Amino acid sequence: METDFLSRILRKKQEEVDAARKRVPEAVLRERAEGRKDRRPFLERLASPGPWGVNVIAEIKRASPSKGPLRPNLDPAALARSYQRGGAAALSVLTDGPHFRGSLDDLKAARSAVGLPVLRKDFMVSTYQIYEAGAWGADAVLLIVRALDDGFLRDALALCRDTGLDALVEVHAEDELDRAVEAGARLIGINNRDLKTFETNLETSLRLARRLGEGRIPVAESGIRDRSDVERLLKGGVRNFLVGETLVRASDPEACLRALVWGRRDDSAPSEPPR
Ligand SMILES: O=P(O)(O)OC[C@@H](O)[C@@H](O)c1c[nH]c2ccccc12
Repeated sequence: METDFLSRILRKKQEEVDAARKRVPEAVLRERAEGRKDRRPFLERLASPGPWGVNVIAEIKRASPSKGPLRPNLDPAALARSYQRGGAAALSVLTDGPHFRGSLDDLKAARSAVGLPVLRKDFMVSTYQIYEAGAWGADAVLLIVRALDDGFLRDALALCRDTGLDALVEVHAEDELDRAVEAGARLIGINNRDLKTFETNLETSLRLARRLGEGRIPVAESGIRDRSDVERLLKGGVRNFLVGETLVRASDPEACLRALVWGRRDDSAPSEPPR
């Protein structure tokens, strides 16, 4: 039972991919993905703590399966600009339609509006989606360990390398973390959300981050509500944070982000630090 929700999504995703293949062949996407010259460094950005010691990957998410719609009339370009002004290190854009009401058009609109690197957040089950991500302008993709077997995880990571995409490899438990590391993942997303109960617990990030070896970069994902959550995770050595709902629901996402990144809402400090 435990992977029920996820396996339902994955089945649907496979159907979606099969249908998409009929419209646009994989070879066309591959050529487009491999021909890109506008890549923005995602992993590299997160590998250094940045000017404030906190990197936030700010997420654009219209709805979630557990909460329903999160922000009426969400405008991905406008929200991306607010995130950039608020000091985001990168963007994450949900492109899953059936459960999150997102699309590749959202990704394209958000990325065109800013200069930040962009993660395609979706349920990747096929090489097709990786080429598709590249073709639509993503700089990185999410790979969920629980959703993939070791063979595909390795293949997907190799394909990302060849295509010039970074990979955020998501785990929720020790065995998944070990599999991610074994497959060669560098950027490890630690999801605080339990997909069985939808509950979040920051302890998951703290616990799994301690297990990471040299050269692996942790990203705490989900359930980060305020600056005190950020500070708690910073004490555990985590400097990268993927934040969705808190920002998407905020009446002023820019100020909300600034408060997460450097503890104050006002803009008396420049949102772009001097370099
Ligand atoms: O909205 P939150 O609790 O800040 O979470 C953001 C992000 O971590 C979450 O959207 C997420 C993490 N892993 C995923 C996999 C698929 C879809 C969504 C997700």
